[in-house]
Amino acid sequence: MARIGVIGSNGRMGHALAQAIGDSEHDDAGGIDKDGDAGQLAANSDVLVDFSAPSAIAANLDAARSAGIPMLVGTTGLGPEEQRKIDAAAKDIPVLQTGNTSLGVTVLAHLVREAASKLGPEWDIEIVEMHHRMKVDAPSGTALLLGEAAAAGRGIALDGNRESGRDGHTGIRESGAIGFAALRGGTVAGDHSVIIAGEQERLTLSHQAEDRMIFARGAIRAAGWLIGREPGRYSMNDVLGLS
Ligand SMILES: NC(=O)C1=CN([C@@H]2O[C@H](COP(=O)(O)OP(=O)(O)OC[C@H]3O[C@@H](n4cnc5c(N)ncnc54)[C@H](OP(=O)(O)O)[C@@H]3O)[C@@H](O)[C@H]2O)C=CC1
Ligand SMILES: O=C(O)C1=N[C@H](C(=O)O)C[C@H](O)C1
Repeated sequence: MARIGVIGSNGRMGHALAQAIGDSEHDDAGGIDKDGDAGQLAANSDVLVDFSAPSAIAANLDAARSAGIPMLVGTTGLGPEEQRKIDAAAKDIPVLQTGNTSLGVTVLAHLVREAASKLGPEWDIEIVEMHHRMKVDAPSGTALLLGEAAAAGRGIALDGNRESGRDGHTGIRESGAIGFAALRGGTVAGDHSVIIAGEQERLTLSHQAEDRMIFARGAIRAAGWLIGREPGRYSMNDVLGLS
């Protein structure tokens, strides 16, 4: 039984997390939003779960570090600076950062990696995602996670092999690129498809989130798992025992 502190507690995910904690063996240590005191929350928690905004990450990691407790970063839209901050914090505390805490997407990423490794670079990989109209970042954290999985399967880095937001006279498709397209509308919790298109055939691997409770349940499971781990950077694969 652990006390779980939530950052971004009044948001869509914050409400789902409160419900998931209530349904779990764990205790709700309370939560904060934009003007909240992360240090105070950390002092009363055994683990922090952050689903807020990229600008909040540095201060929240500092709070977790000072309290000596683990932190799960579910916030997406992170840039290289936030990733460096996570790497630095992970030297002192366990940190799990992921664009998607659901079981289904974690398994999907494995399938994508496997498919990309079996099908050569002459197969074009395109990642299409759709989310609700309130989402502020694109491509989604999940799309990027799936892109990383595809790139790993191909033995290349995603950086430098990524194509997003085509518009106008784009020229032909860059060979070997991994493409991204982001759709926004309505209340869609999160749809992702990875399309691998070859000569006269096409493979599509997809996941549909029917409710954001799937992310909340995965996050609470991962938060409990993080307690007592060695300092380091972890992923949902570690939680689920996938390699
Ligand atoms: N990894 C995963 O599986 C998932 C990740 N996400 C990601 O989680 C994040 C939140 O999503 P969602 O709940 O839909 O967004 P919302 O906009 O509904 O909620 C964000 C919450 O964070 C708060 N917040 C903003 N800035 C700060 C800050 N500096 N410090 C503390 N709290 C802050 C907001 O408070 P205020 O109102 O005061 O601004 C708000 O309550 C997004 O990045 C989203 O992409 C979402 C679903 C699943
Ligand atoms: O903002 C959301 O809602 C979601 N964000 C995550 C992402 O960026 O992939 C996860 C999920 O798809 C919902």
